[in-house]
Amino acid sequence: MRQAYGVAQVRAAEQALMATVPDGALMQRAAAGLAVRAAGMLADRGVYSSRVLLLVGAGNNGGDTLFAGARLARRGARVSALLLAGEHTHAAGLADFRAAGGRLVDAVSGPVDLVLDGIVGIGGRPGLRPDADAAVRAVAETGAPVLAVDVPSGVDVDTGAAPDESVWADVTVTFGTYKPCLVVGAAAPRAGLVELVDIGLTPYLPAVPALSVPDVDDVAAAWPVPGPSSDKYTRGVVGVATGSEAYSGAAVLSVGGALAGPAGFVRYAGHAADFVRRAWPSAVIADRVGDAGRVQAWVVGSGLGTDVRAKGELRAALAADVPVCVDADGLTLLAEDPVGWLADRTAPTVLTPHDREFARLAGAEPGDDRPAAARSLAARLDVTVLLKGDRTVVATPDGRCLVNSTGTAALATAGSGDVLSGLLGSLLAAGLPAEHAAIAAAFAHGLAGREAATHGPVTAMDVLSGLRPVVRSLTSVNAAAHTFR
Ligand SMILES: NC(=O)C1=CN([C@@H]2O[C@H](COP(=O)(O)OP(=O)(O)OC[C@H]3O[C@@H](n4cnc5c(N)ncnc54)[C@H](OP(=O)(O)O)[C@@H]3O)[C@@H](O)[C@H]2O)[C@@H](O)CC1
Ligand SMILES: [K+]
Repeated sequence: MRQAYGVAQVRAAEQALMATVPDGALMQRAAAGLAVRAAGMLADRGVYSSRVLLLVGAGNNGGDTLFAGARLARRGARVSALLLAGEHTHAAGLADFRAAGGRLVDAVSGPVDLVLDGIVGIGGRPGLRPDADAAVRAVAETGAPVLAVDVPSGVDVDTGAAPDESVWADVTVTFGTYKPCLVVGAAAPRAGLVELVDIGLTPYLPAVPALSVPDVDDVAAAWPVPGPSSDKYTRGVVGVATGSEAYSGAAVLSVGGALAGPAGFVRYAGHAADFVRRAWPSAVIADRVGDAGRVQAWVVGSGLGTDVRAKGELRAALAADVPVCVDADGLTLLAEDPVGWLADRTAPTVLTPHDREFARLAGAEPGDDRPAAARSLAARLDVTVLLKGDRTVVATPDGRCLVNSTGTAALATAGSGDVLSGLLGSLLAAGLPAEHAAIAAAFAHGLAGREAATHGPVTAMDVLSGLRPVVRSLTSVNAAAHTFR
């Protein structure tokens, strides 16, 4: 599990840590780790005589960069620095850089083997000043790889928003802990490959991070697997109320998603019964939610329509005292009066909106701070929100927030969300807590999308086909030592 902490949390932890170590020690730890990673990026051609350019801003981020540049210069690299803050440059860092033979330059010029972006770190405001922006653009023209120091300069560290004036990095070397901008929002892809340098901060960080990013071991450890005493009922029964005469595909896809999950039994209720029966003979069919029999979780909404019958089905699913995942048309119906619709719920509810569905529910699109938007809706409606995106965010009513790291543009295809909600319902029926079911479903769905994309353009049926091998590999990972936190 990777955990990301916001600027205020990092600052507080740094203060506490700094009180225990000599002045400048943390910056030396940061610079040492940074220089090692930079040297690694130069490994193919060798550090000796490589051409390294530092972009150096006014604060300690620039200080880290100058000290690391000095270390590279002492290993024989030809290091030059473009100082963007003149006399406000970190004095000790600059002195060390010069003593190591570093050169100052007043413009970016190639050829360059590696660029270190030390313009701003966690003290930066979003965006770049014109001179810094011009330097970053000139660097892009050289084609040299960019290593961002702590964070890509110009991004909004706490929200992951990324103005056009911010750095695209190939690698980000971050200190002490991950920051939200490295794992969520438009900033995350700008960070490239993220490497964490330990500077001793962990014991001083608070228990609850801003964001958690489960990895494959976390998801594998949480994924329910049947044991010797399991039967189709004890594995969980999931009810799927999706599709309609007009949208039969949604039913086929969501039932397929449910069957790929850990539940042992899938009940389908709705008007796409013939299609579901043909595609999935093992699903047990009913006409309506009320006739379907007992389930441990419901999935309701995709392709259901928004007519009177659909409303009745949504009402019946929400009236069941079991976890319910509401998607697509179900969200449109809910948006008429979300608080009213959900007023009598006591079991967990999971909503899985994309941005436009989110806007209907919340009154506005999520905006740049997606974790905050998801948290706010989750708290207001007392539900778990899975906000779809390149980095899907799962927020709980008590303010915790998980981010999925496996998303891929290949999933932006019609019907892919139906597969996701079916799978999510299956995980709920198997007994996973709502947020774990949501993040595990997003994780596996993302991997399935990636798997499907290796064969060419992706349809939702391909995502569904990709799920089986993904679940097989997840359930064969020996992850006993890892659990969700
Ligand atoms: N604390 C520690 O223990 C450790 C900290 N470490 C390192 O310190 C970093 C934080 O350093 P920091 O606090 O000095 O802030 P930093 O990010 O360098 O930038 C602030 C300066 O930039 C300027 N500026 C602001 N926005 C701007 C913009 N958009 N475009 C251009 N300039 C802009 C702003 O100037 P102002 O506008 O306020 O005059 C201000 O002077 C952290 O990320 C990590 O790398 C590590 O060494 C480990 C130990
Ligand atoms: K930076």
